[in-house]
Amino acid sequence: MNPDIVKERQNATFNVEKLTNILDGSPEKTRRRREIESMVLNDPDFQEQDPNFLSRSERYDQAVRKSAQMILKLREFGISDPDEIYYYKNCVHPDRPEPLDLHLGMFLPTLLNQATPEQMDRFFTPAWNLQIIGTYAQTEMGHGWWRCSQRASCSATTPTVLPALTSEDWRPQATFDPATQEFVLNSPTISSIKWWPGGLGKTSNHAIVLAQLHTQGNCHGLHAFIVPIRDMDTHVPLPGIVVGDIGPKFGFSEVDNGFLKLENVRIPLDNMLMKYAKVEPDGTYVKPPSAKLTYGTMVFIRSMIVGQSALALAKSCTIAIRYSAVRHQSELKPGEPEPQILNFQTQQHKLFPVLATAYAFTFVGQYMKQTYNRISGDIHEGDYSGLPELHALSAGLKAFTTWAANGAIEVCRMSCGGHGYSRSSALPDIYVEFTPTCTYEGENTVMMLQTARYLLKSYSQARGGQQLQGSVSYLSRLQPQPVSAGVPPLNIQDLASLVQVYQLRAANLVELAATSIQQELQLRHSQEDAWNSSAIDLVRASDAGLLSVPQALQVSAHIKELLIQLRPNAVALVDAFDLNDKKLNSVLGRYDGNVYEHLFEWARHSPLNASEVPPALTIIVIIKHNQLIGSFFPRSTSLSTST
Ligand SMILES: CCCCCCCCCC/C=C\CCCCCCC/C=C/C(=O)SCCNC(=O)CCNC(=O)[C@H](O)C(C)(C)COP(=O)(O)OP(=O)(O)OC[C@H]1O[C@@H](n2cnc3c(N)ncnc32)[C@H](O)[C@@H]1OP(=O)(O)O
Ligand SMILES: Cc1cc2nc3c(=O)[nH]c(=O)nc-3n(C[C@H](O)[C@H](O)[C@H](O)COP(=O)(O)OP(=O)(O)OC[C@H]3O[C@@H](n4cnc5c(N)ncnc54)[C@H](O)[C@@H]3O)c2cc1C
Repeated sequence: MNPDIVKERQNATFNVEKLTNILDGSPEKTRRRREIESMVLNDPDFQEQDPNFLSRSERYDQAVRKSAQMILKLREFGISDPDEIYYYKNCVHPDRPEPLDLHLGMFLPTLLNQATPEQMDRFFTPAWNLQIIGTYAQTEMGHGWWRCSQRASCSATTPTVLPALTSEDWRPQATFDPATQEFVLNSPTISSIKWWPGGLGKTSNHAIVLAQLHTQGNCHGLHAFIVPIRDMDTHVPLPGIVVGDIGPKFGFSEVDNGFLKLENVRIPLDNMLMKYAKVEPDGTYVKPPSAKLTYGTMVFIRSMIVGQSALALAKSCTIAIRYSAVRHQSELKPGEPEPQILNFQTQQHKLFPVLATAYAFTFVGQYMKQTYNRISGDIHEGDYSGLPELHALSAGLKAFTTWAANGAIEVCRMSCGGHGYSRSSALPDIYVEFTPTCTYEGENTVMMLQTARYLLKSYSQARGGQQLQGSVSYLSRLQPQPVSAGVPPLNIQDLASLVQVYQLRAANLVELAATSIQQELQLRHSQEDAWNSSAIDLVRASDAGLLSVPQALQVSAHIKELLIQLRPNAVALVDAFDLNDKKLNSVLGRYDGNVYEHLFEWARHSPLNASEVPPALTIIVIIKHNQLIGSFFPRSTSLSTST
């Protein structure tokens, strides 16, 4: 054990195990989490080659092998609780998305939320047993999201055939054919090819495809269909299915994100997910109780992503803070030993806010999950009243936490200097695997605008005298203040006072956005143009701080004081996240702090070190010996060598 890190732990002023229990929810939950962890980390079937030294195809193959083992073991150990599955999976594939993510995270939950009992028997049971492997295909090459109601090509009441449509307006279509009791699915244009779904490229044999439903000559907007894409025995693509991998990406190397072109693919009537919307055998369309229920799986994953932001931050600051405790640089005072870099105020100022955010997001993630479970329980009982708030909260928190975490991971990486740039630190991988959360499940700006839409509606209800409940109740309580009213009083030591200032700022920003829309409406006369011209204010309204210059200076001084108070407990606070070394997989973030010897050891495994003279270098050796010069270069430009 590195002596610096030993001293850090001796200096801590609280019981780390108790804090771990609080983060987990209870001592029993900590015990069970560790039990699952050791099932995976001590299981030889999950041993792997360091993916840093593998090609993409090798990484995919290794991940598929581990995922298959994972499903067998989950069955063997009878693990079926979604939280436990999620935890087990995260130990099997630490930090890395894998080919079955979409199957577990979106295909199964969409069936649970939108399938009829008959469809549950036909699809969910085989999918649970991994006979059916599914993905969720919404995004297309030309469109990540749809606004059906505003497009001439699709509206619940619009006839299918419309004049003045360009081919680019067309999206994947599912047209009901009553003669055969089938839907005919087509991707009419290049831009309508499904693009991005995880596990689609090679792994899945089924996809939930989001397509426009056409029946009896009318288009009814986006609906979900279960489409078999590969033969269940041979895994070969079925007729009419053009499917494959979209190629290498920034990260996600283990995942076969794919494309899917549908060419007159026929599926039975009862392959449309019909828990809510229905098509009768004669083609009659039965509306769902709420059209928004189609988007339910996205709300589930967005809620989950809030917790993933916390985990990515916990990992990043564990690595950076432990490393900063063992790394020494630059004499502070001449003649004295070099200090731990964690003693530099600037280093603390980089890392301690990340640490605080990791804690805050952990609790926000738990709150989001509880809210999701509560409201989705109501929805299952037929009460849809909480859906707008759940959508606004999950979309806004997904965007806010992923943006914040994305920036903070990079702060942690840079705070480790050069070694942070090495893949041995794990920080580059954490970044590339985390950063697409800002884009997928709804691009963050689009998500902030969804939240702003809810805030503005709530604002106008509050101004109309309604007493609002839940997360927007502050809009009823607080009267937005004009700038001339000055800044509110603030006690920066008092949490309640800080919350009140945040709420006031939020209320002011919502009012600012509403005023902007009103002004723009007078200028532009169209609600949509006014909305777009106020979009910057709207996004700000979803991301609410209202301080005077002296108050800001007071906050700054207080932060410096807090850095000093936090310093003795920094290592203990990251230890409390209880991230096992094998899961963390970072040379810099090792629990024992023995960084340098393991860094050297890790580098020696680089494939470039497999031979002292890599084969490609023989050409240089030959050139050096002047044997090729005559044939490679004209005499006049021949190299001068000393040999
Ligand atoms: C037993 C089961 C076992 C389970 C085991 C669990 C184990 C877990 C393992 C987990 C494993 C892995 C983790 C998962 C990893 C996931 C990887 C994710 C990969 C990525 C996938 C994707 O990206 S999928 C594609 C996602 N795409 C999007 O998100 C598109 C974003 N666009 C939108 O959301 C658009 O807004 C939308 C298309 C929804 C609507 O646009 P539009 O038609 O323009 O609508 P608006 O006019 O703006 O709004 C209309 C009204 O609808 C309301 N609304 C919009 N969205 C929603 C919603 N989601 N919910 C509720 N309401 C919504 C909106 O507010 C408007 O309402 P109003 O009243 O009219 O104001
Ligand atoms: C790693 C990864 C995995 C994915 N997995 C899946 C999957 O499994 N299944 C699936 O269906 N999809 C998947 N996706 C696709 C993902 O859901 C989309 O990329 C995402 O929804 C964003 O859509 P887009 O790419 O069309 O971006 P665009 O919507 O084209 O966004 C581009 C820019 O335009 C801006 N913009 C767009 N609309 C508006 C607006 N109304 N107002 C203001 N600004 C706007 C955005 O803010 C952004 O800056 C995945 C993507 C990635 C990167």
